[in-house]
Amino acid sequence: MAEPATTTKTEQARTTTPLLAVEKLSAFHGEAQALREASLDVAPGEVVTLVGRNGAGKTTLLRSIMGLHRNVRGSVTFDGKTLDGRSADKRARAGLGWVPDDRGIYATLTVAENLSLPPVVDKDAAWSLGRIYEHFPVLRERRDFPGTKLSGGEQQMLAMARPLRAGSRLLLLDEPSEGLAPVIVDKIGEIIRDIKSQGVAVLLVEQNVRFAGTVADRHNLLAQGEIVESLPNEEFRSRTTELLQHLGM
Ligand SMILES: Nc1ncnc2c1ncn2[C@@H]1O[C@H](COP(=O)(O)OP(=O)(O)OP(=O)(O)O)[C@@H](O)[C@H]1O
Repeated sequence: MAEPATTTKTEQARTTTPLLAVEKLSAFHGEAQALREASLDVAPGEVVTLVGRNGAGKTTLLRSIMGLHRNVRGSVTFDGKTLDGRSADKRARAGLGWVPDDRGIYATLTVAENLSLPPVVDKDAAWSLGRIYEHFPVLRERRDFPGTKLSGGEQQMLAMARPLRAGSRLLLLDEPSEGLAPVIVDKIGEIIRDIKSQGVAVLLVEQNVRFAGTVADRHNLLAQGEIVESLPNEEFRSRTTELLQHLGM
């Protein structure tokens, strides 16, 4: 009998039931169609990207998954349950964690208050403050600082830590590297890899392709509202120049 083929980690992740499954999602801004039948999935503990140039539809796709953009067709399933027609609040309660590109930090509240404000959505999955501080030591140091006194990188870390504190099992990250110095981007990369090691999944919108290749398991390339290619990280890294030319980036 033939030996069973060995499977890579990515293949193993793909054969597990997806945590998030998006099927044929189309989205509209008024009459204009910003997203065309986009399908993708994310397995538990997997980091998956949406890569594409400005206006490709990345943020619209992320917002549609979170239920913040409602003019959509198609389906979104999380942990085997449909999210279609559900509000963003209900989707957060199901386990989706929203990390917007403006980071959404409450400026006058301290780091500790920002962390404690969102309601816990899942008692078993919620990280304690102690666990947050263990994985984000800079937030422990800054715990009594107001949001206004944080650097861009610290704000980004706080924005990522907040849904973990609430118990999200998948983070939707919109361009976490934007506007940050390269050394801080590397730090954000370390945190994403650390979050993954804790079993939390990530769907990441990125224009920084070098960064995307250091953190993700798989990539979805978006052009004019369509996912034109979906590929594992190894292939993405070996074909980066060609793919970027193809996307006009
Ligand atoms: N509120 C809006 N009203 C009308 N059109 C919009 C709106 N938001 C986005 N669009 C259009 O939808 C398309 C997709 O935009 P989207 O912001 O999703 O792209 P993106 O890939 O995230 O780009 P960027 O990185 O520049 O945000 C673009 O053509 C954009 O002009």
